[in-house]
Amino acid sequence: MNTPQTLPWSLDLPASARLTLACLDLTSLNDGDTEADIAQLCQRAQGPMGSVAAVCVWPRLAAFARAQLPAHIGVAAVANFPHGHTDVDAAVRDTLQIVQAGAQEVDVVLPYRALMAGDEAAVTRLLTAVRQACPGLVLKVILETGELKTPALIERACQLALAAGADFLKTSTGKTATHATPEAAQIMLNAIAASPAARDKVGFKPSGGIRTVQDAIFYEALTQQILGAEALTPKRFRIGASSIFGHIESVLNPTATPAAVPSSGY
Ligand SMILES: O=C[C@H](O)COP(=O)(O)O
Repeated sequence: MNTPQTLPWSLDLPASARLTLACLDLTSLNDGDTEADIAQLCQRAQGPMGSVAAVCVWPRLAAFARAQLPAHIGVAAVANFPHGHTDVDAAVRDTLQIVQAGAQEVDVVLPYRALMAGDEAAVTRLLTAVRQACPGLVLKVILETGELKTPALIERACQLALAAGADFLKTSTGKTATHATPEAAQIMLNAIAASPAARDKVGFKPSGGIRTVQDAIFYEALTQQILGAEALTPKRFRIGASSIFGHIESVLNPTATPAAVPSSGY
């Protein structure tokens, strides 16, 4: 992966590791996840190196995660995940379960196949219903950019998500062949910057396949370049990752025994 060449970005690995940790949505979305797995995730989320921004789990484990964490660490849970179907009732059921769990954030998959088929109304219907079902929670819309493939479709997905009230645009579920890419990130960040209503408010969450601090640095640099340095806070920038924690730890505490970090299994 290439770091943007024009940036005055110093490659200070420990500083970037600390920023990445503070902006991390520490994720576990394995089908077989148990309370024991999530207890371990929540331990890691509040370790001696510092706290992550949020943990990201299945709706069925959101209440358990909330009970394991101090208030300053958010709980995010996924809706309409990972398939991105157009079933509004099912997506709203997921969302209400997340709200009732006391979670702070909903990561919903945009119905990307409907968008590819030209059915923008179905996309808007689902996203609007989910937005209405979780007032006051942070709403991240997952575009699944690796499936959308063309710049025009990715840009349109951004516009529909922003119009429906997204607080963050998120690249990927981590469950398809193509994860976050530099090209998709650039389109998404430009879409946020191009919208007067979004440019100082909406955040960006690259996710899927981000495994090292160097991977994260690329997205941090690109976000700084397009949205400005003020966007590099957990309010406007997250990294979604299931397996980066061990690398952050090895940068910040090189003498520690590496923790066994479960991957998403994909
Ligand atoms: O939402 C975040 C992704 O599911 C994490 O993907 P990953 O397992 O490739 O890190």
